[in-house]
Amino acid sequence: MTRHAWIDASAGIAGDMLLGALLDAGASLGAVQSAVDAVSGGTVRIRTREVTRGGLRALKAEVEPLADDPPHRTWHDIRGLLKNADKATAVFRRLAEAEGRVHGIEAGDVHFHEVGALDAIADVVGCCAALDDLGVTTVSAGPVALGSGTVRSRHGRLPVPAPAVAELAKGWQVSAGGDGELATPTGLALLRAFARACEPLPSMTLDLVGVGAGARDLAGHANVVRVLVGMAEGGTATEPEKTEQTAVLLETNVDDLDPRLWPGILAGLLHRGASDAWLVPIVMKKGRPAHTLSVLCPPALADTLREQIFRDTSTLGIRHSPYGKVALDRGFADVTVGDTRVVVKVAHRDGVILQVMPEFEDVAALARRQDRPERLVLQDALAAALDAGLVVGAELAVHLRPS
Ligand SMILES: O=C([S-])c1cc(C(=O)S)c[n+]([C@@H]2O[C@H](COP(=O)(O)O)[C@@H](O)[C@H]2O)c1
Ligand code: NI
Repeated sequence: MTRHAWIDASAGIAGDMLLGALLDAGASLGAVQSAVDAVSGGTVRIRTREVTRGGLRALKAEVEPLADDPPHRTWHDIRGLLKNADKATAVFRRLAEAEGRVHGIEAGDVHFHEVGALDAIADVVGCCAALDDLGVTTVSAGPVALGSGTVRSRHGRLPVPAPAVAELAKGWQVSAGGDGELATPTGLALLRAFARACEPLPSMTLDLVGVGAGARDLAGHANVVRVLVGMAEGGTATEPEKTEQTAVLLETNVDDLDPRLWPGILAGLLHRGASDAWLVPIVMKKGRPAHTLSVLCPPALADTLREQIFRDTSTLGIRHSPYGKVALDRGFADVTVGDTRVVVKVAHRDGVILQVMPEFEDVAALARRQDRPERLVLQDALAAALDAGLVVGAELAVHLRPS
């Protein structure tokens, strides 16, 4: 049984529309604001107001800047701001990759204009936090209306669907659905990063409905995104939150690749959102030493990662199988070692801490700076976590940033 959210983007989708719908469905504005503050340093305030769109009541989410903000950011800048916000990073990675393909540059060099502004970061981080707050573990969505005509942007006048939208929509069922820009790059990136499949409303016990407003009140249709949340596969919304997820395992046997390429291939797959990627040495037909490459990923990423494996290895075919996956809830806290901040990942279930692990990159960086062995810095970081109340078996009393 999973707590499922189904997104109705039949009138289009934008970041603020989805955020409005999730808040309207009952996500806590406080939880959303805290998550956004953690990334933006308190430079924006999220407000909501009720409006009507095509005669329907809807919630409009608005992001109010509280400080001057440089309008342009690269994907590298944004990744730095997002730090450990995994879901939000996955959304921006999609945006960067789509922009990179559209403009013929590396994703890391993509210079965001509108989408790099703090309000887009707030929309993305806010939507991730809202889904967490609603206890949603799986998401799917229906076909998306993209619009038609042209739209003004910093690139000048763009055809609709905008190039980045068209790129992000690959593999999804779409239609024009009306005049003007109905789906934005940020909206599409959110939908594609969250949703496991394009499907009609799945069978579920419906619990919450949220309606998020777009900026304009359009003639002909209500400019809204709807989110329907419930327990999928016949469950009821009063059951305790579960953490069962669906995952896809991609596998292939390779016997003819220069072995020096494997570390980069594994790193690239993880960078693009694989939950895990590993190699197992095998002996293949004709006694050939070879490797099985295994990649575990959310269903929504399977196509992209499969393409990457075809691109980066010499394989001729890739197996895939659906897997159930039960993951512990997790979040991040900061501890101080000496005068340095170290991020600690905390896994928990039913309010009890089950795992506490300092992020090894932080530990290794500190060890280099202090010229001390990593194992001793790791001990210090674990001791600092203990001091901060992050104790395995103890009740979770510390506020964690969402993963
Ligand atoms: O910011 C960039 S680079 C950008 C690229 C494109 C391309 O399709 S390429 C389009 N746009 C337009 O910006 C606005 C805002 O988009 P959000 O996702 O931030 O809501 C929208 O009209 C896009 O079509 C921006
Ligand atoms: Ni662009």
